[in-house]
Amino acid sequence: MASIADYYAGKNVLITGATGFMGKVLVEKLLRSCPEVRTLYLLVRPKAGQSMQERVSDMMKCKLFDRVREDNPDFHQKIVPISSELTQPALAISPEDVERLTSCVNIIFHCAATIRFDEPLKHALQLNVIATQQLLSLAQQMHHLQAFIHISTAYANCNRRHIDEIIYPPPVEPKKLIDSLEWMEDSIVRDITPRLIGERPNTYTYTKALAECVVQRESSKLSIGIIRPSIVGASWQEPFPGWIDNFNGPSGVFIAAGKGILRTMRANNDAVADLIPVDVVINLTLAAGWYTAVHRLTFPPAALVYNCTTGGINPFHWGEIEHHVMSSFKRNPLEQAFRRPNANITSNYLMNQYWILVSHKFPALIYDLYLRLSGQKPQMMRIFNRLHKAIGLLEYFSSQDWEWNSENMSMLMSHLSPEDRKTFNFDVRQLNWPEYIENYCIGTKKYVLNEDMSDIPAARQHLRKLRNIRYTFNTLLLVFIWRVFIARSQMARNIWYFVVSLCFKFLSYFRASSTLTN
Ligand SMILES: CCCCCCCCCCCCCCCCCC(=O)SCCNC(=O)CCNC(=O)[C@H](O)C(C)(C)COP(=O)(O)OP(=O)(O)OC[C@H]1O[C@@H](n2cnc3c(N)ncnc32)[C@H](O)[C@@H]1OP(=O)(O)O
Ligand SMILES: NC(=O)C1=CN([C@@H]2O[C@H](COP(=O)(O)OP(=O)(O)OC[C@H]3O[C@@H](n4cnc5c(N)ncnc54)[C@H](OP(=O)(O)O)[C@@H]3O)[C@@H](O)[C@H]2O)C=CC1
Repeated sequence: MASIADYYAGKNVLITGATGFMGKVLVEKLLRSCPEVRTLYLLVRPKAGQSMQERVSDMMKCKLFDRVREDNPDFHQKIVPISSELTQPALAISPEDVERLTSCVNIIFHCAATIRFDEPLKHALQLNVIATQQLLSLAQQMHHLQAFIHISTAYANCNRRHIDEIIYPPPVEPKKLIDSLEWMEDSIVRDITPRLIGERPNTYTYTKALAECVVQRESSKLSIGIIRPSIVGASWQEPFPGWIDNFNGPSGVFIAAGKGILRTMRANNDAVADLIPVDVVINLTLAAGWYTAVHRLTFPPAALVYNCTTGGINPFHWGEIEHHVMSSFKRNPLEQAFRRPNANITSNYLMNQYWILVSHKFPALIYDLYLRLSGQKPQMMRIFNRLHKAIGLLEYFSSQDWEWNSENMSMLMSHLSPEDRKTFNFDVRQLNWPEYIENYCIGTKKYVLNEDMSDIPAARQHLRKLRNIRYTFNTLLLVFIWRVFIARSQMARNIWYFVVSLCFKFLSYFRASSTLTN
């Protein structure tokens, strides 16, 4: 059997979502580890005043592509952006581009999706389900297509505790839902959304489950692989450790904790934190593309599902994540922290509410008061409100456990040559979590916040200043409370004098014993 790189040699690959977090890593890895790949067609839309061409040029300038640029400065010649808005009929691809794609594409990687947890159902359905359906129709017109790889999520079936590598019956017939939402006003859709999504926490997981069903329906006509990653985090090894470029999932939580803003969050210390590094997901995706294509004639007509998770193989827990994130940010602090990093997770609702009041709202109120008094615009309460909204949406995932069967991941690994196992490594047994989390935190600092590592001494100095402010504040508060208390109660006064005299006795004892030993 050809090696993975040999298989991709001379192939034309179509990628959706290439400008996103995972799409970029996929493009980079294909160019670097499969240098003979012929052309990467990227479906991209113009956005924020930039044409699709400008967006792709910007993307290729990013640091992620440094290694590819070193190996092949002309790598951009292999990239062909195709204008496409996935929410439009026929994906808004021009007839000439359709012609071009149908005549030459060999493999499709479908990464595009809306991953927002608060997306209105109609829009999530449009992008995650209808666009997938349209892409599948396009795929069927392709004369040389060998594999269609769909990126789903391990949480598509999060209403179940144990999740096998199968496609479960959809919560509703996708076509029926599409037809009924078409004529409904947005306000009605908003009202019925909680009833529709049922036990799922958001429209994202719901529409991703529907998308899997839509994909499966085409599996008799196309060779399909479905990748279900869990919580995708920074890169583990490639192209360098710690690559991350967004606030999604745990990254925003880590940053908020590192900045000393987030002090408490609802999460289960003992629940498995099913994080998976982005490079692992991409290596598995490329290997699955190769396997699906090579075995396309021998497969039964069913899509092969790969649960791409770590929990069953190399488990790590939210409590451990908290510990390592905190110690990492103490060693490598973020600039201009609001307070010293000290976040705690708790599964107790009341405890969490108490700490939100004491450690979030109270300091925010004081800081906003200070800003107001100094003639500036108050902002801290607004930041906290946004933070509370974001963590409120994540808590569902950090408060419970799921069990994923990942046999297909092991099966795929067993089919790789020793060389491919190194080049496209997705063996998460080798993952050293403390080291990974350290690099992840440094990655958020360097690549998300664009902070310079040379500023770490100044950031440490800032933390020492914050510590001193806290000590001073606590001491003043203690003295103030005791003074007020002592003035009113004889018993408190007696305790106060007792404690003070005890301290004096200890001091004189230590002074005397140190004089004797000298
Ligand atoms: C010590 C810690 C211990 C930790 C332990 C606990 C950790 C728990 C973590 C659990 C994670 C679970 C994730 C589960 C993932 C499921 C997997 C997937 O399939 S799917 C993948 C997972 N999918 C997701 O994770 C999606 C979740 N995200 C959302 O749904 C939305 O972003 C939102 C509703 C949270 C906020 O909506 P909205 O208010 O409309 O705000 P916008 O979005 O419009 O952003 C506006 C601006 O703010 C920026 N920014 C954003 N967040 C943060 C932040 N935290 N901070 C700072 N900044 C942040 C953002 O960059 C933007 O900047 P700019 O571009 O304007 O310059
Ligand atoms: N990140 C995670 O933790 C996980 C992600 N996944 C899945 O992985 C895939 C990729 O996720 P990720 O990279 O994190 O997501 P991102 O949000 O970073 O990227 C989404 C991509 O989809 C594109 N896209 C969105 N809307 C449209 C549209 N209307 N027309 C054309 N393109 C569009 C975006 O393009 P543009 O730049 O123009 O917005 C972007 O390239 C998704 O399918 C997601 O469900 C699964 C599990 C976990």
